[in-house]
Order: sequence, then structure tokens, then C-alpha cells
Amino acid sequence: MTTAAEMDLLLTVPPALSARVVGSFAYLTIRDRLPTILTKAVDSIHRHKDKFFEQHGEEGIRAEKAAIALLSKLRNELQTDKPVLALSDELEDADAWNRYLQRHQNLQGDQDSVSWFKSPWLYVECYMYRRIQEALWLNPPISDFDVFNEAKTQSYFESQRAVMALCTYLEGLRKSIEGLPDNQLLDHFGKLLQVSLWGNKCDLSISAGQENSQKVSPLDSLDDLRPYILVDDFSSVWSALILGRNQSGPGRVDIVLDNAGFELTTDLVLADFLVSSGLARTVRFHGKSMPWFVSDVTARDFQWTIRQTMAANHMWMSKSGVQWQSYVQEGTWTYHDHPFWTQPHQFCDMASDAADLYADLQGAALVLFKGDLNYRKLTGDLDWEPTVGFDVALQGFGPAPLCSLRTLKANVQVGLQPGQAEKLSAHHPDWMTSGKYAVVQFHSPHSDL
Ligand SMILES: O=P(O)(O)OC[C@H]1O[C@](O)(CO)[C@@H](O)[C@@H]1O
Ligand SMILES: [Mn+2]
Repeated sequence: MTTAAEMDLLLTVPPALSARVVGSFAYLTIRDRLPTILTKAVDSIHRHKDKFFEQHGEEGIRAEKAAIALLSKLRNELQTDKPVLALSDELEDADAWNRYLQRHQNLQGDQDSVSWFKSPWLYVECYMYRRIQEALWLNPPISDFDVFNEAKTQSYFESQRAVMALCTYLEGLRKSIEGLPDNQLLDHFGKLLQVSLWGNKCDLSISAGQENSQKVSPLDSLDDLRPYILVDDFSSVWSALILGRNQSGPGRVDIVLDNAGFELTTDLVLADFLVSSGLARTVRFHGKSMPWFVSDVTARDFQWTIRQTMAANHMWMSKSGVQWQSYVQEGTWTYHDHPFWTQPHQFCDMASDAADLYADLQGAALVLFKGDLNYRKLTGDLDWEPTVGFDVALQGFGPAPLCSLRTLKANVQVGLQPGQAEKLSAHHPDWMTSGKYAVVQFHSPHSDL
């Protein structure tokens, strides 16, 4: 039964972003971008045909064909706005997905089926990635195949020079970190937080981009990029860490990861700094349990990145990799992939739909949410006025002090000053989707922060 307070909320929250609005970013994503991603997924499976044959014989070839047929069918369903179908595999999250479909069908009423162009964008976009997983899962010998693996490893290799620069900086820091006064820690933390923020641009061109650029250190670009940070709650993030440390000793920082490749490396560098500086005792990384939104981190990507960094032919990079591996071995760093992160829910549903994860996050001194998709889920992917407060858009979500580090790649943004969005629209019509702008947006459920 809906309480009066819930009814109030239902009446006041704006509608979900959806491809219903012809010409909107959601519409263009579903019409153009998602079918292209599916075509690339098909292509990746097809190019690995020989490998499947080597590993599984004729059964591998059969599986390759069957998975491709399922993905082609999926692309056709999407392009012709067919109803969203219940999942038919037996993965542990299938029931939750099917219940979620029912929930949306009930909300939408009987006239229209839940479908690609009529239903919330967040939901159908997540659903596409889950259906890719279904196509593989239904074809056992190749169930584990990650259709996005090549893109992720390429991003890692292409950003080597920037990673070397970061690891060299980290090595310099390690030598002097003991006894560093708080004002200097603040300075380094600010820099590494911004590197991790801009890592979310995910085009590895944080250092001005051109391949032959001399200016390869992402740290050198931070001053030029600062005017593009639209909301900067850095000082609150710092206070959350310092207050916690001073009251009860260094606590736990959780990082809800986004992309593999360069972005993940920036997150690992930040996490290394947090631990070695004594600002955090432990770091918990949250990743995805299946390939997700092309470049998101899975357990395999996480381990692979640390191994590659250890094996790098660069002294400070390999030293960093060895350090990261020992953080993992001694449990200072842990990796978690709760199924909720690959479900379509807004984060305000977490307390009821994934109570164990919510309770787990409550143990953190600070939770960093990386990237655009996490921001969409934090704010429910609703059509908010840009001046609405971040706390309002979170709709009650607040397990711990939290901060979104996000470059803007979707048309939802809250917490801006009056007139700020209008000014941006006048000069940069694509400010919400170009990845050129960013936010460091903080919220705490505790009144002392
Ligand atoms: O990796 P991120 O930063 O979450 O970005 C995911 C991208 O996918 C989208 O969901 C669109 O397909 C956008 O929100 C964003 O461009
Ligand atoms: Mn991503």
C-alpha cells in the first residue's frame, strides 16, 4: 500500500527519461547507438569463431551461430520497438529482472507493452546488456566470452604513457608520504581525485589527447580542465574523510567502479594513495558481475589490470602493480560484484531491493560513485530541473557520505545554480552529453557534514 508521503513523492518526481521523446538523447541512443553496439558484439563473437572451434570443436561453432542468431533477433526487437520479453535463462538474477518487468508493466497499464521506445531509457538500456548475457549463457561452451574484452584491453594499452606518469607520481609520493601534513595530503588527494574524475572521460585523451603529445601526464592538464567542473564539492569530500579519521581512525572507502582501461587505473592510483596516506584503512571496489555498458569493470578486468601493471616494462608501473597485488592479497583491497549493480534499478530502490548491499555500504566512511551510469541511477534518470538539489534527486538514497565523480554523458543534471544550465545551453548545446563537463557532487546523510 502506498503511504501519503510516497504518494506525494510520486506526484512531484518528474518523468523518466525515455525514447518516447523523439529526438531526445535517449531516443537517439536507442535508435542509433545501441544497434551499433549489438552489431559490434556480433562481430566480436564471429571473429572468435576459430578460437571457439579450437576450444570446443563443432559445439563451439554451433554455439557461435546460435548466440549470433539470438543477438540478431534482439537487434530486430529493439529496432521495431517490440515488447520487452521476460528472461529465459536461469541465472540467479533472472527472477528479479522478470519481477521488475512486471512492476513496469503494472505502472504503464495494460494498453501498451513495456517496450524499447516507450519505456524508461535506463531500464531498457540495462536490459539490452542483460540480454547479451542471456544469448551467451544459453550457449554454454561460450558463456564466459566477453564480447567487449578487446575494446577494454585496447583502452588500457593505449593509455600506457599516461599510466606511467601517474605511477611515477605515486612513487614520488610514497617516498615522502609518512608524516606529510594534512594541507599537503589535501593537495595530493585533490589532484588524484580529479585524475580519477577525468578518467571517466574514458577516451584516454585526458592529457590533451593527441598520440604524439609530449604532455602525457594527466596531472598536467588539471588546471586547464578545472573550469569544466560544474559542481565542485571537493571540500566536503575531504571533510568527510578527515572528520572520520580524526574521530575514529581511518575508515573504509568504497569505490563503485565504472570503466576498465585508463579509468580503472586512475581509480587504483587514487585507492593506493588513500591507503598509503592513512586517509583510508581499506578500500572496497564494486564492479560488475557480467560485461556491462561496453567498458565497465568485471572481476576479470580488475585482476587482469593489476597483473598487466605488475608485468609492465616500467619500473614504477610494475612496482605499483606489485603493491596493488599485495593490497589484494592481504585484504586491504577487496573486490565485490553484487548483482544489484547489473540490474536496472534506481539507487533509491537499493534499501528495499538489495538490503544486504545497502547495509554493506552503510559501513563506509565515504562511497565514491564513478561515472555517468552511476549518476543516472543516483538521480533515477529522471527529467529533473537542473536547479533541483542533489539530495532531492537522490530520493532518500544515502547509506553513507557519498560523492559522484562523473563526466556528463547523458541529459540529467541536478544541483546547478539558477541560470547556469541556460548559459551552458546557449554556448555549448551539447554540454550534457559531450563528456567535456564534469561534477564532483557530494551528499551526506549525517548532519555534521
Ligand atoms: O561509462 P559511463 O560514464 O557510465 O557512461 C555510460 C554511457 O552510456 C550511456 O548510458 C549512454 O548509452 C550514457 O549515459 C553514457 O554515455
Ligand atoms: Mn561505463
